[in-house]
Amino acid sequence: MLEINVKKQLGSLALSANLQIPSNGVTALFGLSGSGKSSLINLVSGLSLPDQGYIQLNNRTLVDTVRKINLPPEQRHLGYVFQDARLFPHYTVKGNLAYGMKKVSKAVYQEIIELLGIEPLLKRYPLTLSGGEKQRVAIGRALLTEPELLLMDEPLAALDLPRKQELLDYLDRLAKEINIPILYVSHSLEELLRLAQRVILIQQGKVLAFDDLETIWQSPHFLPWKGVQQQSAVFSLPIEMHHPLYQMTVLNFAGQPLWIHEMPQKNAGDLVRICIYSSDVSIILQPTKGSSIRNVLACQITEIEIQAQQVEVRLNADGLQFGASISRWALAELELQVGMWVYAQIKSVSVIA
Ligand SMILES: Nc1ncnc2c1ncn2[C@@H]1O[C@H](COP(=O)(O)OP(=O)(O)OP(=O)(O)O)[C@@H](O)[C@H]1O
Repeated sequence: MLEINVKKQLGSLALSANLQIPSNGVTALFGLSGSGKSSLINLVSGLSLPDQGYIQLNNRTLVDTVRKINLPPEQRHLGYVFQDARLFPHYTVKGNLAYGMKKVSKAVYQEIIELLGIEPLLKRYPLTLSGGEKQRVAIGRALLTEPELLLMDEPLAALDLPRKQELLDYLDRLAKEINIPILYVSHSLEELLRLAQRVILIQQGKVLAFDDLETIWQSPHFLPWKGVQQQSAVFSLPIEMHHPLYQMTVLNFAGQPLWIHEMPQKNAGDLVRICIYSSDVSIILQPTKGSSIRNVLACQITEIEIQAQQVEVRLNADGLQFGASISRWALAELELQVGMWVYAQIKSVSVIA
């Protein structure tokens, strides 16, 4: 558990946070530029000192202004990956990895090298590496210090789009396979969706919300980030089974089947994160025969919001909430009302990971 209870004045920005973050998975610090994300992470790393408060990692005090404790960064057992890789130019990749490395077993070393795909780079110097390769080395170096927590401050921000995608794949694998919690600063929705289990939404130095990504995604605080035309719901759903003939996989959507393209690399019970856009959902009163749409879910209308261009209908299928964007004409013709049971036809499901 990472416990943060701090206050710090930064120019005109009053930063304050009171958070208990579980010691597993990826927790994203998300917010607009200048909202205080890096400043908060710098308090955790020890690069700056709170005016007031304390930070504890797994019951170890990193800083406490009352008890006058302030561990220097190197004693905090943290790995830090910045936007730029900050490798030593005069050391090879192997030399860079060795810097600050704990006596990790050969097996752990090999696992990290393989996970990040840096074996072929070991003899090269940073100058000869691409931005994405440098970042992979920087992440490897941080992991080899055997940190209790990995801090990543927009590790993809300095990369071009293809490199970003490439590194995102590595980070995704890393987040699933290593057992080190990650505090990840970002303002990219894509990175959030791919990597984060939970999100700290920060605005003007204050924590606006902190919850699972799926919950934050649905919260009103998050609406501005998604845009009116892009309303969507995110779910992590368990795999029920693969359909061998049609190369489809069925997920358990609160007891109802939800079909996606086949994910043979995953097993029954594994979670798959998906996104359903309201614009891909239509409403029918009875399940129809003779439709090519496979995903038809029974659900109840919980809210009808008439917007300028469309009507957003909120639906609930045994606790799982999502939306359908329909026209005013359809609303009138189907005589939809809050509380009615209907069927949601889902034209397409975006599979994230
Ligand atoms: N030492 C400082 N003195 C005065 N103001 C500071 C100091 N450090 C940060 N700030 C200000 O605090 C605000 C938050 O900065 P911070 O870098 O934490 O934001 P951020 O959310 O990480 O932004 P970005 O996404 O652009 O990196 C900014 O307005 C910044 O100028």
